[in-house]
Amino acid sequence: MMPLKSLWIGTSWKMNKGPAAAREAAEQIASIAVPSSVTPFVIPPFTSLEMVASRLADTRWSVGAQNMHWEDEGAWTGEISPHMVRECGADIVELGHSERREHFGESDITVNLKVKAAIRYALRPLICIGDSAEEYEFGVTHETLARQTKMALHGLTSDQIETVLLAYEPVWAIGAKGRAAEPAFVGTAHTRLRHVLADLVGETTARRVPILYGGSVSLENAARYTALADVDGVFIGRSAWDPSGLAAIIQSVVS
Ligand SMILES: O=C(CO)[C@H](O)COP(=O)(O)O
Repeated sequence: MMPLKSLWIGTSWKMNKGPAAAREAAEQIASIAVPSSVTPFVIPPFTSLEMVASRLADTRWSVGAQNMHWEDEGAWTGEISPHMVRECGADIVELGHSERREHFGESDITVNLKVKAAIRYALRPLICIGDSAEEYEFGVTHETLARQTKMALHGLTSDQIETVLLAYEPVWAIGAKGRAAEPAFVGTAHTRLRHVLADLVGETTARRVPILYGGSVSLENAARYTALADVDGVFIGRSAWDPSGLAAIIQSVVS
């Protein structure tokens, strides 16, 4: 029998689940039976990060922060440093989500600064990239994804790039008003992204960088994405906020 493909499966709770709800969810997550081919992760909001990381510390779950600043410390009111993220027990940091790019001025340049800071602190950057509805309509999805990827990884060595997770999340596919992307379209986008990575670090290293898909992933469509050659996992929002939904999606992609 062919070994099962290795997959990263995880969710960001976005601005949901304060400490009480997060404690309950972390308990449920700890009891999910995760197949060995799956690397699971959860990304709570900051106020629940330390508690969730501590509850899941002796499990196979990775825990991430949804953002951070690139400086080590200083006069940056309202910001969270890489050291603080690390101190809370996180091992992943999500960077460049389209909601942060759209509403909070995140740019390709600040994403690059944050990726470098994450690597300094041995945090695994989960770099979100995605085309807007206009870019999709005008047929420049690939150009956008290539630019965002190259700028996020600018100045990094091959060894550093190997530690990164990339997530392709079309902006037009995200959230309640989003429409899930066609698997064939996602497959092409991921293969082209793999070529972008190969141009930067060569084919062997490019193969080692997991490229996840996100945007209206659900129990109905998750396995259609993970079956694609260059899709190494899914990054889920709404359908996985309830841990039972997350557990069901994990089972659906391995059965
Ligand atoms: O970041 C996402 C996954 O956590 C993404 O924005 C997708 O959200 P969804 O459309 O609610 O799955």
